[in-house]
Amino acid sequence: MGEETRPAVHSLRTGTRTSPALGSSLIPIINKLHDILAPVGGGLTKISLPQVAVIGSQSSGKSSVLEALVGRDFLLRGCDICTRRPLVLMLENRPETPGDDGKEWGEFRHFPGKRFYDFSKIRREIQAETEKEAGLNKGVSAKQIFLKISSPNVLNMTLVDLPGITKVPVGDQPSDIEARIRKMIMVHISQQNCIILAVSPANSDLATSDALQMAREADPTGRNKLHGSRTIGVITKLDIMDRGTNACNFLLGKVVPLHLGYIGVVNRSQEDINNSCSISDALSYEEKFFQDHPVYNSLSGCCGIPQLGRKLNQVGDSHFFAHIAHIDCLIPIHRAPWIPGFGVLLGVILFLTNSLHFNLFIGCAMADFMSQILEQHIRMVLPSLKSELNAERYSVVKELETCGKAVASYEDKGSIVLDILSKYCKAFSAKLDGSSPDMFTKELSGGARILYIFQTTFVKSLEEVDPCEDLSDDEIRTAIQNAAGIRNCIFVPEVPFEVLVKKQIDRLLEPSLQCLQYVYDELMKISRTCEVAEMRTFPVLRRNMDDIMRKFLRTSLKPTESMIKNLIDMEMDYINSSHPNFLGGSKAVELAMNQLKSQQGSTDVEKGSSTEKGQKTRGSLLPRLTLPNLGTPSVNDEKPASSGNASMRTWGISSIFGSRGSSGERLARSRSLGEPDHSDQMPSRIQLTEVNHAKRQLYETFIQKLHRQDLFDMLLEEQDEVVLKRKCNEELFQVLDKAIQTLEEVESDVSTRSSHSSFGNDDAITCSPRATGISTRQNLRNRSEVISSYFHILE
Ligand SMILES: Nc1nc2c(ncn2[C@@H]2O[C@H](COP(=O)(O)OP(=O)(O)OP(=O)(O)O)[C@@H](O)[C@H]2O)c(=O)[nH]1
Repeated sequence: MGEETRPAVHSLRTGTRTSPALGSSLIPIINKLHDILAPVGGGLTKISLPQVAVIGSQSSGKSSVLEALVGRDFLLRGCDICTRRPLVLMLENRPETPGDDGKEWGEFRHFPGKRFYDFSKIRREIQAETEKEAGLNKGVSAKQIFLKISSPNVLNMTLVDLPGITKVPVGDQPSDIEARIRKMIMVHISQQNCIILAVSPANSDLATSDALQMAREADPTGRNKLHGSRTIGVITKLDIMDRGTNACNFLLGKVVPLHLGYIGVVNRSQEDINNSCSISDALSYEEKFFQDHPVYNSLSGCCGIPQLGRKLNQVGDSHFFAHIAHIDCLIPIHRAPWIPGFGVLLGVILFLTNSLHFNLFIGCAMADFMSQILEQHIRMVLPSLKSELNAERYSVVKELETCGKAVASYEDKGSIVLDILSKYCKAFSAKLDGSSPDMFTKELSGGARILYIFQTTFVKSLEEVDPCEDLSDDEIRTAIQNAAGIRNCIFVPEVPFEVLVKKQIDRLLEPSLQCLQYVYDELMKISRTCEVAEMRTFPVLRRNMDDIMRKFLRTSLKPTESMIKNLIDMEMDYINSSHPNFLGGSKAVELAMNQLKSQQGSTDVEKGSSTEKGQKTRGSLLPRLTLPNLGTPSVNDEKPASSGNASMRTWGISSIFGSRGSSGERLARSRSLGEPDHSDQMPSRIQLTEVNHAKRQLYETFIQKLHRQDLFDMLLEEQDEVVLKRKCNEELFQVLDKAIQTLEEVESDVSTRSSHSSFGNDDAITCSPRATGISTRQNLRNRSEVISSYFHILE
């Protein structure tokens, strides 16, 4: 087979005998979109980009079919070499320009900018890339290899070569290899925009073909009892069938009927490959084979690689036409006011374009029409795609913000440290003052929580202090007797009172220190919520700040503690018995006597029972006193005779200070101790020495400890993951940015085209021809031509 026998046309290669490239003018836009979207990842694949996937069992001839379609030797095929990673092959038609000698080249996505003019090097690169990912020993990987072939001689199309379905694991293949490969294949062919080339070798049982079975799974819908709406059956190895048998019934769809039908092909055999038979020679051989074959020569419509290429072009476009345009564009076009009945005609065309026979006849006019429909679809999906890309870019920007900026110079580092420290301190103050923008709404936090500690927790803990606890009547009696010395005691003396009171004031220390501890804990908690975003990228700085903060708060804890102790000591040292609320012994007795008189009758029983309670209780020594003008009596006051501590608290020494109960009473009682309200004083001291001190001194402390040039490098050391994350996000940002720019170009391309097209523009559809002037009249003329050519075809 010599070069002179080379046929004029190669299936997907352009030439005089190829069928019109339906919609091919649009495919560069789609390929451009594909290019945009591929690096961005799987998430943004809402736009249906057309592709043709070749599936079948191992060694069924998939790569051979693809190579024949492309017209170049570059794929992994043969006895011992097989496809082990999906190969996405983007054929790009490059218009020939002056000076362009029509060279063809390949470019891998993983080698951007590097053109491979030698196709055998492309094959070697595919093999190397396969081995890199899937190892040397038959392993497979789902990671795609992207290869763009640029040529003035190919039609725009995306083809995907997939690993063959295999049943028995060999080499490094895992035991579930079949399931894995099937899954990998399904990912591609289940996409609605994917045309499936289901390859089955004629020398095996076609009825049990893996390819057809999988295609049916992914593309089950059909019409007129035929299967699949986007599956083309390809039968290879027709040349090596058993003598006396043929695949005629299959090719005619009598065994497994397919809506889009079958094409039978003859590729190069292994021997042909070994003998370096070229593809063109093989195509010539194939052509001759079918011509000379007694059965296949009458089935020329479904035999041969050129026929497959033609069908692919037609089906490819009509598939998109039917699948996309039918859904998205029929309704507006149907409304077209200027051509009565046009929508009905279009419906008929849509129906017919899904028929294999009609596909074989549609011509240039249909191609134009489909282009416009496809354009309209692209125009419709572009805005949502763009907003998706914008949203993605926004989230990348947010991610980048969490990575912080990469820093180099000392000045930069210094200002970054300063900025972080100042932001942190501002956030801390804001949390205390309640001016933080990110405050909680579900629970108290920050300064409000400290106030709660002061006003509620601390007050409650003071209330729980029983001033008479552990103070028995015997102790009081003994103290009074000791104070009288050798004399008899007639009046209640002051000295034993002071001795006893001091002991009890000491009991206020514990709740006060507890209050301080709560405030400290709260400040620590606040400090943890003040983390500024930039801190996250500098773990060393963050650790140091935490450390300093803890020490700083702890340092101020000590003086506050001793201040609290001093305050308690002061209260003990001087009992202010001239305070108006102070009830001295004589006043207490006087009040008691008055009360006794007024209650004489009614309290007989009570008194009796109290007396019965025992001579040892404090009630036996001192009358029960209340301060009726200081608020509602407590529950305890209402049950003086009940047993236990509660009843005892209303008697004895506590009665002299005023009864327990409402806070008004409590204040009166604490004041009577000579203390100008412990529950007010203590918080203000803690506020001063702990809280305000932290607000005022924190920034200065940070600056002193951390804003030092010799520390900058260490403090701003970044984690490797952060550096990597920043790098990835920066790259992704660039890609997305470029993608958005390209998309805008595509948008303007499409809108320019649609403003010139007949059906692509919604305005044109709804405007009256008279109103839209010459261009619309021109459009109408074009449309009339298109429609009359349809009628011609239909006839
Ligand atoms: N005689 C003959 N041999 C063919 C035909 N098609 C393919 N072969 C041979 O079958 C073998 C396998 O072909 P490939 O194209 O590598 O098959 P494949 O399906 O891509 O194989 P995997 O990638 O391993 O799944 C090769 O030796 C081809 O030369 C054909 O139509 N006739």
